[in-house]
Amino acid sequence: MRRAARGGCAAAAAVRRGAARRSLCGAATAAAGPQAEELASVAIEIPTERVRNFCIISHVDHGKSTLADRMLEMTGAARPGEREAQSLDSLAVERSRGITIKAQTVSLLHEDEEGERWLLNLIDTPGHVDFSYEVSRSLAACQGALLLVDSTKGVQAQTVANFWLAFEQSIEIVPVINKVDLPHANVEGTRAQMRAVFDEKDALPISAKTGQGCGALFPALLRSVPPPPGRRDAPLRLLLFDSWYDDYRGVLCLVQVLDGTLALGSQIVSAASAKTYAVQQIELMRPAGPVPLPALAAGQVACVALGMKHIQEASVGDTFSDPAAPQPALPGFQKPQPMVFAGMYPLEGEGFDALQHAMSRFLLKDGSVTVEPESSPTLGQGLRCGFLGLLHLEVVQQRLQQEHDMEVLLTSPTVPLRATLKDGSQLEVRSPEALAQLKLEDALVSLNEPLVKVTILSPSEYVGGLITLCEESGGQLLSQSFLSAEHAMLQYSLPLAEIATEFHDRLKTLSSGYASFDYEPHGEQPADVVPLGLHVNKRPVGALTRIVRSSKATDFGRAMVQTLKEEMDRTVHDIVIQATVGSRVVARETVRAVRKNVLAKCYGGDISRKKKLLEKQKAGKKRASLHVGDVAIPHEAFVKVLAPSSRKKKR
Ligand SMILES: Nc1nc2c(ncn2[C@@H]2O[C@H](COP(=O)(O)OP(=O)(O)OP(=O)(O)O)[C@@H](O)[C@H]2O)c(=O)[nH]1
Repeated sequence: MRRAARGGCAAAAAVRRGAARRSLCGAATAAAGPQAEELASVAIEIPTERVRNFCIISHVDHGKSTLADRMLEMTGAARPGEREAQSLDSLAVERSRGITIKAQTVSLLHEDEEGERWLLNLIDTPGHVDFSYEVSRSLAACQGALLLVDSTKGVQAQTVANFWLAFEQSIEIVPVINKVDLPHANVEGTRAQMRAVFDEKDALPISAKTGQGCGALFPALLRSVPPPPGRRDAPLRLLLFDSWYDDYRGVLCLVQVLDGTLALGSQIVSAASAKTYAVQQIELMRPAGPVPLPALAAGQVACVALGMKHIQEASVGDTFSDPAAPQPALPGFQKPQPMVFAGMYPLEGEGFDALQHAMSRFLLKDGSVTVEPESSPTLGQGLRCGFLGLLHLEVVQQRLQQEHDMEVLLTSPTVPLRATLKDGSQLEVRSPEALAQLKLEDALVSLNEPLVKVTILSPSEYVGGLITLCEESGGQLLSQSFLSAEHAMLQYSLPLAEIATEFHDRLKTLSSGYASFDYEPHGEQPADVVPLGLHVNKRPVGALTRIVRSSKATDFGRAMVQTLKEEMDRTVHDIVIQATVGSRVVARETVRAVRKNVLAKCYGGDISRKKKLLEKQKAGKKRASLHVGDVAIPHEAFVKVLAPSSRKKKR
């Protein structure tokens, strides 16, 4: 199964939060923007045959959110000119980074040329591989997908990955070529690639930005995508496909009625927990605010409030039904598994309690982060957190800062290793310190690391360099093919740990930014890795230990001691920095002692001026730092040593 198809986590979306807040303030339908009252009155009357549930899938940055906004505007859900910030990208971090993380849903009322009204539920999906579980979950509630390809970039790795996700779920695909307004658009080349890879022939050329060609989208959508299969006269069945915690209203659930009709005030029972809930609110999602409904019919999608106290009660993939006619559970979604782990510690001034508090609030919104306590002699008490990937890790760090005012230090990311011990037991090794301890105790029989199947799409001219990169990263070639004379596809089996460091940056550099990649789990292999430790004046700095391939330990060690040397303040004594594997020193640097004579300029005998200068020098040394014995390591030094190059840029 693809990694993306695992699904399942708590969600937070500011469109929905904003909407919730507005409804709390009593503004309800009137404030829910243009068309809201009309939508509220006609939604239940629209027959299932005139409901369409669809999403937009594409590679990152190919224009999903821009197209979603264009469709909102075309159906009157948003007014023209309200599009400076994309309506569906609503987390602060999404806006600041220009990426979509949480899938969003919006209900649109569309009138066709014959004056027939249609209810369209549009689900905007993220493009980045770390968040592809959101894509698969969105697909579960859809019968159709607009497959969007940027005509200046052509088919990319996540176009292929998302196509297969949709194809495997029997979703009807409507192929669309975007950005045709750009002078370097290659519409025919892109069309040829889509034909070669997906056998999709009639892609619609559009510009989501200017609106060119977009008029053809709705007719194509209504024609190609089937209505949802549910029956209104069948016993009630609901699929919960997303949930999130609203600061003001508690847990909210995004549901699709599979069969029957859901009425406000009725009772429903969860197949997962057998708990019964009263339906307190049913709302259609709109960018300007929610539209309250008295009932929701088969095929329709809406947000419901069930009075749940904890996000854990809203188990994504759960089936709800009428307690008088309980229905069996549908196959649910599996929980997304963390792909990388890192230690999280409070920065200067912030205590562990503040970190714990911020994290517990954050977890209400993003249940895909796993958390367990850990402590480090240098950094004190902290948390070991599991993330879906490196971008997810960065996003969590950024959201903690933006939404909870919490600055954190993250230690080197580590992939989970499966250890078999001499006592016959097995355990998952999630930190360099844990591996170092097992090695020290000589407790290991074997150690396995996760592999991924990487799909790379690239202009043919860069293929040679990319093959070298994959081979240097310990990859095994699985397949190589050409989508056209200029466009190649490579598939490699690679250790996940390679992806978690600098693979992405090197891939982008080697291909001048043109290659793209996607990955999915691909079994495991014996791991030839070691914990690379760092010592300052012979004292271990546990927080800087990282797990590296044995063959790369010396190179990594040299880079680490060099970086630390450059970042350390010089003191009156020499500081010896060593990188070690077990008891073997693989790299060493010395920060030479210096005594800066701040009094040199103080000729004359002004003793108070001398004192002032000495105090100033002392204060300067007190910049935020961590202490190893009597040596202070500045925070910036920690951050630089820990950050792999891949964590500095947007992927
Ligand atoms: N010229 C032009 N630019 C476009 C068009 N569609 C989108 N863009 C631009 O392409 C960039 C990416 O667009 P988004 O809509 O954010 O792409 P996305 O696919 O939602 O991105 P992710 O959510 O990160 O996957 C933005 O700068 C858009 O303004 C188009 O039709 N023409």
